[in-house]
Amino acid sequence: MKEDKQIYDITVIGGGPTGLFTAFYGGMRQATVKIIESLPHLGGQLTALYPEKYIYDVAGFPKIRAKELIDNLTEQLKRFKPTICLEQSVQRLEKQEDGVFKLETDQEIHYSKTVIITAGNGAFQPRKLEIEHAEKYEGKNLHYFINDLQSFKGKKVAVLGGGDSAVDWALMLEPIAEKVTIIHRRDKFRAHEHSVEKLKQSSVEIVTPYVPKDIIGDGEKISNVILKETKGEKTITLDVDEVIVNYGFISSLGPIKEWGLTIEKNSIKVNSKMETNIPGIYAAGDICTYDGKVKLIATGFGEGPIAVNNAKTYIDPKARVQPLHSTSMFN
Ligand SMILES: Cc1cc2nc3c(=O)[nH]c(=O)nc-3n(C[C@H](O)[C@H](O)[C@H](O)COP(=O)(O)OP(=O)(O)OC[C@H]3O[C@@H](n4cnc5c(N)ncnc54)[C@H](O)[C@@H]3O)c2cc1C
Repeated sequence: MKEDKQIYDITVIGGGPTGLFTAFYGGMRQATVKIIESLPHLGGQLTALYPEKYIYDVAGFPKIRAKELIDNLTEQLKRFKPTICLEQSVQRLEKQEDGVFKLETDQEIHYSKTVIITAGNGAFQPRKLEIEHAEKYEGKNLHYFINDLQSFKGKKVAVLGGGDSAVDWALMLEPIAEKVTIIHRRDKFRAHEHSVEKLKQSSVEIVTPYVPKDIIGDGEKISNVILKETKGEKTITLDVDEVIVNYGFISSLGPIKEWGLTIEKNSIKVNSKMETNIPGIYAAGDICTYDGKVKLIATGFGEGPIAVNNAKTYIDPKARVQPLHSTSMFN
């Protein structure tokens, strides 16, 4: 297993809005910061579940699209260049005898003086295609994420799903792929009206209401997807080069429950300093609970700095909890 021997001041588990602002704030307090996120992209619920929706209750923004808020937080974060580890889910967290925390993900070991957990509802994972043997095509021609649109050039692509991201991917691939087919179990798509309208005007083949029933392949590559009418018996055999599944995401606290933290109502209990029951581990955002807690982006943005300022005094008891104002830090 890979190991990053550098001991960071603060490791933030979860790259949602709270994690991003917490990491930025760690930079403000001159801490070395690392973010570990299980998805291949930052943004938490905002990018995974509602990137196109407008948010109306973030201070200073009368109205902002979820994905733009994440773009802004990422831009703000760049000032301090924290280490960002994507596609790694923290499985184990333990305090070593020397007081340093050891974090083990599915791929790498990390070390940190303090940890701030901003894990929302737990690690996001894509909802998988429930067809026998499908998993052996993952990383081959069955995709749950798209990193490089050009790799679909001239290919026959099947997109499974009926939400915003399925429709968006189908539209983005249309000018690149040889042919795009979108398959949804209902006649009505759950995507933005204007995107659905664009889809209907495009050359994308729409197959509804159908569900994938089986896949045919040689173990290396899926060559056909067998589609079945959702409520009927008709079947279609689709020739494919690539299959993209967009069934949304599921999240679960999973391993977090095993880290010795006090869990209440599926959340981590913290005090007014965002301290958990384990000294040196803090929690902020949707994952934490205390008397009067409300789960909003706005509250996470307040809790992150509280956690950071207290983590700073945990590392160095002479450090002030009350920070300098940002207005007096930069020109
Ligand atoms: C449809 C919808 C609309 C919403 N609208 C609003 C709104 O208008 N206003 C508002 O204030 N709030 C809204 N919310 C709630 C808001 O999205 C959440 O309060 C916010 O996302 C919480 O941010 P967070 O960073 O704490 O957690 P999240 O956004 O959940 O991010 C947590 C991240 O941590 C990662 N993670 C978890 N465990 C691990 C692990 N072990 N290892 C690595 N990574 C891990 C996850 O993959 C995830 O990316 C809405 C929510 C939904 C679903």
